[in-house]
Parts: sequence; C-alpha cells; structure tokens
Amino acid sequence: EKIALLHGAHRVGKRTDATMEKWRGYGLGQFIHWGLYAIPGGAWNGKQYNGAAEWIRSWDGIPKSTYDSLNYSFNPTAFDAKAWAKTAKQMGARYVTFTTKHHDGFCLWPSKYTKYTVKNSPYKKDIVKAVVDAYDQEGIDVILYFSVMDWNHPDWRYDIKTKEDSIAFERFKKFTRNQLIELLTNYPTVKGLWFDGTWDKSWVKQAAFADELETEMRRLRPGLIIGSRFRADENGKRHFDSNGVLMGDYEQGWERKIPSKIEDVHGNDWDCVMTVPENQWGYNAAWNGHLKTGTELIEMTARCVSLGGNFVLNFGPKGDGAIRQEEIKLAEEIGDWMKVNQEAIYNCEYAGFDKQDWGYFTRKTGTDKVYMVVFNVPLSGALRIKTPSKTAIKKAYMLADAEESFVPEEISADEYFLHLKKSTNSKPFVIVLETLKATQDNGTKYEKA
Ligand SMILES: C[C@@H]1N[C@@H](c2cn(-c3ccccc3)nn2)[C@H](O)[C@@H]1O
Repeated sequence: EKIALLHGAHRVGKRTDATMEKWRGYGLGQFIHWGLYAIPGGAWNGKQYNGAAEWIRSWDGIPKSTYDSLNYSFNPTAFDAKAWAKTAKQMGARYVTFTTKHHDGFCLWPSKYTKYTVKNSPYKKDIVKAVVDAYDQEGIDVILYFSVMDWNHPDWRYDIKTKEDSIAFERFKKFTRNQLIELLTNYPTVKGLWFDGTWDKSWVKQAAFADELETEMRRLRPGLIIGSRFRADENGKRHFDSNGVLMGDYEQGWERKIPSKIEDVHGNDWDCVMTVPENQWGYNAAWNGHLKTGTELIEMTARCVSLGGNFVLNFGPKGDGAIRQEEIKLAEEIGDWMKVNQEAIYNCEYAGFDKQDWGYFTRKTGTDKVYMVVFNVPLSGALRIKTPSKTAIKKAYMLADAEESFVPEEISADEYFLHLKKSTNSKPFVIVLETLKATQDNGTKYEKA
C-alpha cells in the first residue's frame, strides 16, 4: 500500500534520456579526492592516524584551528590537471568525479560565498576549472563531488535543537544553495553532482528544501545527474523513500562494496566507488593493509558492469598535486587490459545469464552480443554456460583473436561447455558469444551452434 509523499521519489524506474543512457554505459570511472587533507597525508606531528586521511580534522588530538589554517600552506606546485586527465584517459575511465568541497569545507573553486577557498591560498587559481577543462579536452565527462556537511562553516549543525540552531541552519541552507547554483553556473559542462555528507539529522530534516533545491538544479541544468544520497523524504528515509522507491537518478549506496547478485540492485542504475586500500580516499602517505591489485580492480570493474553498474576507482593526489606512483601503475595496468577488452565493459549491461564461477557475463546494450570475462579458469578447462531459455550460441571466439573460436558442447537444454585449449592465461580474458533468441518469426526452434 503506497503512502502519499510530497518529497519522495519523483520517478519510478530508470531514466531513459540520452544523457543517462550515456552515464549507464560508462563502465569505468575515476574518483579524485584532493584538498587540504592531502597536506598532512594521514599523519600529524609525526603520528600516523589509522582512520581515513580525509577525516583527519575530526580525529581526537588534531588542533582544528591549525588544520583550518592549512589553506595558507596550500601551494601544489606539481598540480597538472592535464596530466591527471591523461592518466584517466590511459586507464580507460569514461568519467571523473572530483571533490569541489569535502567535509572540511575548503573550496577548490573561488566561491563568492566563503573566504575558505583556493583563492585565499598561495595557489590562488581555480582548480575546479582546470580539472573540468582538462577532462573535457580528453573527452572524459565530469561529475562534481560536493559535501553538504561543512565542518568549517560556522552555521553548520549536526542537528537542530535550539532556536539559535534553526536560525544558523537557515543561513547554512542559503549558503549551500548559493554554492551549488554557483558550481552549475561556473562549470556548465559538468554532467552531474555526487553528493556526500548528507546523513546528519540537520540535513535529513530538510526534505522540502532539498527536494525544491534538487528541482531547481535540474531546471537550471536539464539532464543533470543526481544520485540517491542528496536528500531524504519527509519521513527521514534516505536513498529509498517511504514507499521503497529510489530517490535520484541512480543508487549511491555502494561505497567500498559491490552488489553480489542482480536482485541487490532492484532494477536501478548504480555506481560503486572504491578505494585502493581498505578505506583511504584522501592521500595517506602510509598505505596500510591490503592494497588492491590491478587484476583485482579489473575484476571489480567486470563485476559491476555485469550487474548493470559503473565502477569508480579513487585516486588521492599528494599535497603537491602529483598522483602517487602506486596509482599511476594501477592506471597503466588497468589501461593495458582495457585497451584489449574495453568492448566487454563500455556500453554493456547485465546479460541475463546465470552467474558462473569462472567470471562474469556482460551484454552489449541492446544487442544479442554477450561477453564472458574470465578470471578463474577451472581445472577442467571447461567453461560452463547456462543460457536464458531458448537462447542458442551461434558463435564463440576470443575477443583478442577472433580466429581462436570454440564449438560449444551442448550438455543439456540451454547448457553448454566451452573447452579451452591448454593455453596458460596469466591475465583475465574475454570470450565473445554471438547468441540467437528463438522467436516465433524465425520459424525453426532455433539454429544450434
Ligand atoms: C566517498 C567517501 N564518503 C566519505 C565518507 C562518509 N563516511 C561515513 C562514515 C560514517 C557514517 C556515514 C558516512 N565515511 N567516509 C569519505 O570521506 C569519501 O568522501
């Protein structure tokens, strides 16, 4: 039984416009977390903090006013947005999500609405503009990350308990709206906004304001892409409203985690944003714990695309603006793989085949072309395929070398083995399946492989 909502979802199901269809097909994206937190890089007075480096201001023992004065030390002499964009291009990223303002409130653009910006730093220049222009030139779409929570702003509140809180937070809401309109006006080519810092009660109570602001931003920038993390409905429900309907254009809940089956995505668009270490977004000089390898990140990319989402890999440039060597190396490894196999990632979607242990199926959107992205060759060398009912395999061949083809062995109704030659693949590889859906008008049951 649906309940009446004024500020819940305003659309059921996926957006069908061209801008969103392009977003849906991105496959692989880059996240960049950069700001004052990159200067301490997870350590303060020689002491390493084991939390996320971009949250260091919030850790006990950090003198907040000293942290806040880091804008006077911000002078990234090695910052080169063109070099960043080239790295992203080389990796095969089709879009970038870039931090304009993180929780600490420092703005990487010269906002008119606060002094706490790059303009009041030795660097002075508009970093957001440099990034937008450089990525536009590489043909990589730009999404701007914006944290509503702003630890620096005197009117920010975690909750609204007193009349004074309420008066202050009204000022904060105006400030937030001003900055968002400013970003959309200054950088008209950006395709969307990636909101964060929206979980505290103060903002969750602003259902009507946030709903109206989202509507205003969409009017100002038709086609703008905004995810489910921006606002809550009037009952405080986030991501999914009180009727269980996703708010915004895609689900933004997959932070450092990936859905395991198609049912988990509820027929919505979604992106997964992922760190190389367990949980470091901003630059941390000491990367501890497990660092994901190139192959692991390629597998995460394939897994996301196989379940209809995009995989967005995070980079945390250093305080001087250079990207760290470990990230450059990962971008090269991923890029080398994408150069050969990008056809199985770009403009692909959930294939509708049963998941198999050897890897992931993706489908070229709107076609009968299916890709098998293979990570785990079974000891038998036989790759099992269970096709959707009445689907035949017309052809099967290696994406990297169409001459290397397979004759599927039918082992039961709609179930086949592809027998691999005893070649030792050290890297994930892709097999193309050209399938045929048996339909009434093609007469015969359907042609066998
Ligand atoms: C995209 C990522 N989101 C930010 C984040 C959010 N949170 C968080 C932590 C506890 C509760 C709710 C949210 N931790 N990190 C990270 O700082 C990074 O920006």
